[in-house]
Amino acid sequence: MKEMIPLEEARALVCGAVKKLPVETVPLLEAVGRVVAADQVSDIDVSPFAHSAMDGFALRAAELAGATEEAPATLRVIAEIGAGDVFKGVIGDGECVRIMTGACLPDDADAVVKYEIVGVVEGDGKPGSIVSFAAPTKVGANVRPAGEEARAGEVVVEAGDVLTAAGVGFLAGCGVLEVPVHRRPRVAIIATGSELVPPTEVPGPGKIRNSNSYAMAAAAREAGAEAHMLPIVKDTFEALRDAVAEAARAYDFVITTGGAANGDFDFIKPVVAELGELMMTTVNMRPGKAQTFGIVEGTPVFGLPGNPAAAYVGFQMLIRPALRTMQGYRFMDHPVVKARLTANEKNKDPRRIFLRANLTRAADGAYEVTPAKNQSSGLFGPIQKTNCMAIMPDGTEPQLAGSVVDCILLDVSEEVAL
Ligand SMILES: Nc1nc2c(c(=O)[nH]1)N[C@H]1C(S)=C(S)[C@@H](COP(=O)(O)OP(=O)(O)OC[C@H]3O[C@@H](n4cnc5c(N)ncnc54)[C@H](O)[C@@H]3O)O[C@H]1N2
Ligand code: MOO
Repeated sequence: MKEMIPLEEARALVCGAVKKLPVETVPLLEAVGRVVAADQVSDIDVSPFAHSAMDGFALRAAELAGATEEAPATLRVIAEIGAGDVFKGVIGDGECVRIMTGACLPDDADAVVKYEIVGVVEGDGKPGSIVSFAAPTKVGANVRPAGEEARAGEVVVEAGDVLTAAGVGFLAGCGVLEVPVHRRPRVAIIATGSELVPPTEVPGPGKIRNSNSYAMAAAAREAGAEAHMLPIVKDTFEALRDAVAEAARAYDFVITTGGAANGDFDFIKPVVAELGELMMTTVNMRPGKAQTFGIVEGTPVFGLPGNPAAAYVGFQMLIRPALRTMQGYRFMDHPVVKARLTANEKNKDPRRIFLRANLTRAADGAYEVTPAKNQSSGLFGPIQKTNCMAIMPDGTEPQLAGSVVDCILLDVSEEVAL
């Protein structure tokens, strides 16, 4: 196993070690945001019948041929139909039907003229009235044809598509009320560290609150997974070994935080090596060099570093793509935009540096990016207060103000191309 590997290699290794999870069928609403696992077919034509797109008058367009302001065409209103009604009569020569938006177009009509441009010659525009039209109309005007959106038996959502809220509505109209999707990964989150107390407690001397478990559980949820925060594990080899072994048996993916470096109480690497196959220990990125990955009894185990920002960046760059792979998503990369740096940045470290930063629009319309003042890998706060990660290229060349760098938009879905 190589010591420090490039980020791309690490991503390929982790994503290559996981598989798409089996398919489960869920109620339509539960499928929003998830990957549809099989083609979905409409049971009916959508819309099932031709209908009016306007409140107005249904008629034959030929009746209005040659109509002008000076010599308008006049028609007798013989009936009124609202949405949900079906007109069963016949529209004879010189006749029309008052129709509401959504109402089924009468068989004899081929166009609808909206109220606003129709004159009332006699009566109130309701059945029995005479109405006038000062211009011709076209066949099909203001008519939504049957099957405009889908035909019965047609594939309406394809396997591999991510179901949006609009897609949920579309499928509801097509009679699809249950959807096959890849199961959400069940992710175990284990914080290691003898200094940790649950956030419900006020920490005593030398102790801190376990914030990583919460952040990783939230990030796992955002990635579509089902997150389970397991109890904090003390810094002993045996305690971590037993916790990881148990979690690997019960979950689809195990995440630990802390104990990933080479300190006297850092045990995730030897634990994974003893229980299974250790495949990775360090990645060429900052924050987050110490990234452990391996397989224990067929389950991927990822040991994130303890420093909060290092754990967060490791999760976003390496674990999130793996959790998405397990759910069948096609796109794995958050959108990246180019932006001008507003300040000089020294690259003191040859690793690829991810700066917590704020992306804004400059007066000239281009993006500008301003790194947060505090880039400590021990903090969550600057991530909460920023909206992107500005990527300083590998190497120690300083990046001067005005130079253009890539910015990764972690809060924008991988499905969006910018
Ligand atoms: N001699 C060296 N020491 C360290 C190096 C190095 O290269 N040489 N790298 C540093 C960097 S960078 C990182 S990142 C950490 C990674 O080490 P660990 O994964 O073993 O991290 P820990 O020592 O367990 O913890 C680091 C830091 O984070 C706090 N922490 C841990 N768990 C949590 C949690 N659940 N919630 C909130 N905060 C947590 C912990 O108290 C420490 O302050 O190693 C450096 N050392
Ligand atoms: O590996 Mo550390 O992340 O640079 O904080």
